[in-house]
Amino acid sequence: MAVAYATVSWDQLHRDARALAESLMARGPFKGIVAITRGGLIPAAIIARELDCRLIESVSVMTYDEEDRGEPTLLKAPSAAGDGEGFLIIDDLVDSGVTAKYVRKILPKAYFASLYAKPSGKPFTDSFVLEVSQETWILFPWDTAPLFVPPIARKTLTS
Ligand SMILES: O=P(O)(O)OC[C@H]1O[C@H](OP(=O)(O)OP(=O)(O)O)[C@H](O)[C@@H]1O
Ligand SMILES: Nc1nc2[nH]cnc2c(=O)[nH]1
Ligand SMILES: [Mg+2]
Repeated sequence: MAVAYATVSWDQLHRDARALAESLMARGPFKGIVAITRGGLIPAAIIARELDCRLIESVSVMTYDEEDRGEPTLLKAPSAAGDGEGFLIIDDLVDSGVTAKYVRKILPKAYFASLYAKPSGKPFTDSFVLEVSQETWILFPWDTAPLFVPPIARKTLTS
């Protein structure tokens, strides 16, 4: 159960994706990138730009329903990536590692990288930029919006 939130801004996400791309230079060149939808799409676009990679495939796996985790379901296979040889898989984060483990089975020869990793998911990613605790829920920029916050003085008067 998540007990803290870590908010990631667009700027931070862009910086982290660039840092990941930088570290991946030594692992390439890659034939193509497989983005794990949906969270991996924007990181994959940034990394593809940095690595000058134009072949982008996607894989869609559903592991969460409304509240609970179900069995992973493959909604779209990454057909263009074969067994993954020469390909880079990108996701925004590995949490329990269920998604990464499932995708790695489909693309056993690919290199897996994520922006963020929680301890349980760490063994399933080859590279990541930042580790956060298992109890932290990451709020990505596409999940959030700027919100009006009342001045402290006004809050104190009315509460
Ligand atoms: O390591 P895990 O416990 O599997 O969690 C990590 C996955 O969960 C999130 O995706 P989600 O399934 O919520 O779908 P989304 O990318 O479409 O938002 C995230 O984008 C990762 O893909
Ligand atoms: N946005 C978001 N989605 C997740 N899916 C699994 N873990 C997380 C998380 O920490 N943040
Ligand atoms: Mg995802």
